[in-house]
Amino acid sequence: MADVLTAEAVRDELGGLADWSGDPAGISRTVELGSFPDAIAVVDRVAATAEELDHHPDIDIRWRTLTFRCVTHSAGGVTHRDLELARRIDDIVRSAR
Ligand SMILES: C[C@H](O)[C@H](O)[C@H]1CNC2=NC(N)=NC(=O)C2=N1
Repeated sequence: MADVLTAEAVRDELGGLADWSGDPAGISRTVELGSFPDAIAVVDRVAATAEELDHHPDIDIRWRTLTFRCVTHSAGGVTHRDLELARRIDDIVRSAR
C-alpha cells in the first residue's frame, strides 16, 4: 500500500500544482467550464483516466463547476498516486478550455 505523504511533502508537491490546495487529508481543485455539457465531458474524460490509473477522485458537480478531491481512501491520506491523478486532471482541464 502506498504511504501517506507528510504535511511538508504535500506542501512541496502543491508548489508544482498551482490550482490545487490541501493537506495530507486530501487535495482539491475547483474548475468552472463553459457549460454543463462541457463539465460533464471533462468528468467523462477524468473517469476514463481514473479507470486507467485504477485511482479515482471524489467529484462534486454543480452545474458547470467541478470540484475534484484526490485522496487514497485505502491509505487514509494523500499519496503519490493522488499527485499523479491531479496532474492528469490538470492535463484534461487544460485541453478542455
Ligand atoms: C481495488 C482497487 O484498486 C481499489 O478499490 C482502488 C480503486 N480506486 C481508488 N481510488 C482512491 N482514490 N482511493 C482508493 O483507495 C482506491 N482504491
